Amino acid sequence: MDNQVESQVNNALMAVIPAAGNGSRMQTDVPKQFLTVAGKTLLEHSIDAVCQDPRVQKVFVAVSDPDAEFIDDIKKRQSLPVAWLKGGSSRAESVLAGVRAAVSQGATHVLVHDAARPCLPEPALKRVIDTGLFDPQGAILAIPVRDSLKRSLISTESGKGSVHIESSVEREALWQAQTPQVFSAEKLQHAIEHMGTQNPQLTDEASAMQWCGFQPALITGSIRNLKVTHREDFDCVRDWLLAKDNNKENGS
Ligand SMILES: Nc1ccn([C@@H]2O[C@H](COP(=O)(O)OP(=O)(O)OP(=O)(O)O)[C@@H](O)[C@H]2O)c(=O)n1
Ligand SMILES: C[C@](O)(CO)[C@H](O)COP(=O)(O)O
Repeated sequence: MDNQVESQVNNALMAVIPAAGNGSRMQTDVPKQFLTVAGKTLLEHSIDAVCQDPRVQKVFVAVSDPDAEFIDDIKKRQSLPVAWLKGGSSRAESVLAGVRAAVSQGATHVLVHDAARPCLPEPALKRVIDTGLFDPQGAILAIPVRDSLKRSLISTESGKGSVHIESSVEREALWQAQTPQVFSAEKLQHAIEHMGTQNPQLTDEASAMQWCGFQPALITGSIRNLKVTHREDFDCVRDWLLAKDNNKENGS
């Protein structure tokens, strides 16, 4: 057995899905992860998405109230191995709750994925797991920046504040981070605890690992792995999920 295959055989990979946010930028009545498309909430689509890879043994979902009635409805529909936990006041706090639970159940590695990214394609998931289980620095999905980048300034020339270009920004080495992000479970737990869950620079798991000196691998993600942040993101994701559901029904 070569090293890569051997290390993957001895690993226990578990997923953590932070789903305790309130979606303030979307301004919907229910938090965005509980909006329904094709008979399932975005959260359920995200759970299904991470379970597309059989190496994921269990999923820990952090929500603001695991005992809420509408979570009970989701639990009843769920046939996958999912454990429900209480999330925290920041994304990092919710992730840490999940990572601690995964470590306590024997996870060697964790895969963290936003509930708000329900269209994760299976090949991208496989790519990040392949590297994340093998590379001691971990791995994240990301996409190289493809548009020209501008730094802005607020101009008051016209009497009222308007946004103008201050300068262009070199995009050559810039990538936009996505999830899943895959790391050694204990290293990630330690990194988040060390950096602090209320640290504003801790925007993703890679940031915590970087804080501890690691340089996680960048694995090409997908535009389809869009994070629902604003209403128009939801419109795209809804169309993609509906198209996927139609294809399934037509057997294509
Ligand atoms: N205290 C928090 C905050 C966020 N999240 C989760 O982290 C993911 C990515 O965060 P983001 O898109 O910023 O979600 P929200 O915080 O809900 O959105 P907003 O910033 O617009 O309020 C989401 O799945 C969200 O539910 C979480 O589990 N716990
Ligand atoms: C982790 C993340 O999805 C990487 O792009 C993102 O940073 C989470 O969203 P937020 O808006 O920064 O909370």
